[in-house]
Amino acid sequence: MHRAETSGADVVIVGAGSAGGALAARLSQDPSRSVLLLDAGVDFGPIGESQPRAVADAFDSSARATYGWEYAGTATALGRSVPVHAGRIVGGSSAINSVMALRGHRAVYDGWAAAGCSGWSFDDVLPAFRRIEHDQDFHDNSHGTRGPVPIRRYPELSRSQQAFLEACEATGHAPVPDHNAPGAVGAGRLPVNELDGLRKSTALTYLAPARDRSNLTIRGESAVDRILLNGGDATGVILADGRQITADTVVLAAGAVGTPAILLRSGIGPADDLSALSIPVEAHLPGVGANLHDHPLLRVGFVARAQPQFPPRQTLLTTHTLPGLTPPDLQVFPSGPVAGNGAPTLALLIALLTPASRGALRLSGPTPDMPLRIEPGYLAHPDDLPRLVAGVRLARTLATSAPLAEHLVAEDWPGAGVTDDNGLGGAVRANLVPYHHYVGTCRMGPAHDPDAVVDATGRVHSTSSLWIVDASIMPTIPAANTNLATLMIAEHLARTL
Ligand SMILES: Cc1cc2nc3c(=O)[nH]c(=O)nc-3n(C[C@H](O)[C@H](O)[C@H](O)COP(=O)(O)OP(=O)(O)OC[C@H]3O[C@@H](n4cnc5c(N)ncnc54)[C@H](O)[C@@H]3O)c2cc1C
Repeated sequence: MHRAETSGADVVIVGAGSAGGALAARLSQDPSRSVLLLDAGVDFGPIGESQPRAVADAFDSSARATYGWEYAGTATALGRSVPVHAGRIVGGSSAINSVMALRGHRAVYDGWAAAGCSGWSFDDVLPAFRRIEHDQDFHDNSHGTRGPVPIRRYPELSRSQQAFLEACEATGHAPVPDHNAPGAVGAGRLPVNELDGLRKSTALTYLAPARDRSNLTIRGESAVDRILLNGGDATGVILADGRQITADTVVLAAGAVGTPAILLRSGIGPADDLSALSIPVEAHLPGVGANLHDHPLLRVGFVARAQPQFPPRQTLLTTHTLPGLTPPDLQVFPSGPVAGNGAPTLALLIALLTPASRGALRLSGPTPDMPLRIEPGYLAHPDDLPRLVAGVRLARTLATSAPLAEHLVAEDWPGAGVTDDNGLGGAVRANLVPYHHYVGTCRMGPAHDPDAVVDATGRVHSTSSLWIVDASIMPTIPAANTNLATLMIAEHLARTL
């Protein structure tokens, strides 16, 4: 039996990823407040040189295996298992991700507010988006210039990326000077949080300058099993090795997979599921683990005339499968060169930005060593497949339009012979992959909403002293990659916590 360690911290934050790292840095700006930041993964310190090469290098994707959680999911509608990547390292998924830095369309956040999350409309959260960034290209009222995360667009595009933008324009898509301008839809340069080849994770941006503060302690290799609860009051956490750490306030920032798993092991979740695993029920919250979603991703591959030039991702198109839809529901971007592939290849990647499908996360047993049951839900809803098929057709239209067509020799996937809805649908099912933008498993909403897990301040319903600040609280997925939206959540809630 382990004795309780009194942390002396006012706040213990579980998870030093995108949200947890940003939140710890913001809360510890107040010298009267002490913060303990725990993470299951390794802490490689504050500077790029101290990180392993795969983590520091913004274009190396191997860190997702080396410094990841190695979860697997079962995508029932696809009839197969899929990898579920998430960072297990101080910096979290921001330390292994692909540095695409997009806010998403304003309609998503306005939708959150309309669904009862008061204070989360786009105009409400714009100041939090601005506090994140040091935008190197735009210095107007909708951008930040003093935040910790550098954001830029490549000034010089490679020939095939430039040709992609011109093909978009030639086929009627509006040019977009800035994808992070409120309401932007169309084709333009991709904003990235990469500088000098470094992946600008929260470890290198938010946490690096905060580490010397005497009121902030960062502890890696400290996996949390569950929350210490006294009635509905959170009084600390219990680590996987049995140690107990007490604190006045507990904030879960373990991500859309880690956070619901901790809640469920703590007895907070759907009562029937918990009882079936002999976990005593502390609070019946059916929404814990439900509403899991991600953007499904597809790669339409082309043999190119010449090897595309580095960096691999430079431009982006957002668009609608039906006129007038807001937010946009498709993202298309060229990507290449592809590592390890000898032949010149350019892929057009397609993501469905507003999936209707939902999955769920459940425990297989009460302890942290037991695997999670993750069903990401891809194509569970009938609306999603036809929109991805439309995405493949759009990629073909772009690839056969001048001047992009001059850079490509032939389509190598799914192959120009596959043209009807059935053939394309089958190809999509067989080749769809996760984008790893998991959200929604502890979704925000008012107390009268039976599936809401936290209120608009991030407080877990039916509890006190327990908060969630990470991608799990998003009610719906932003129509964009999710790192900036997750940082926004941390910036927004840091003001009220
Ligand atoms: C491979 C990959 C590529 C991506 N590419 C992009 C991109 O290009 N652009 C973009 O915008 N988004 C991208 N994303 C998504 C984005 O990075 C995430 O949405 C975002 O980082 C989520 O932040 P978070 O704070 O919710 O969780 P995370 O950043 O994952 O942080 C959770 C932290 O909690 C820790 N943790 C979990 N469980 C426990 C536990 N029991 N005890 C202690 N610690 C625990 C983890 O180790 C981790 O450090 C990508 C994600 C992945 C995985």
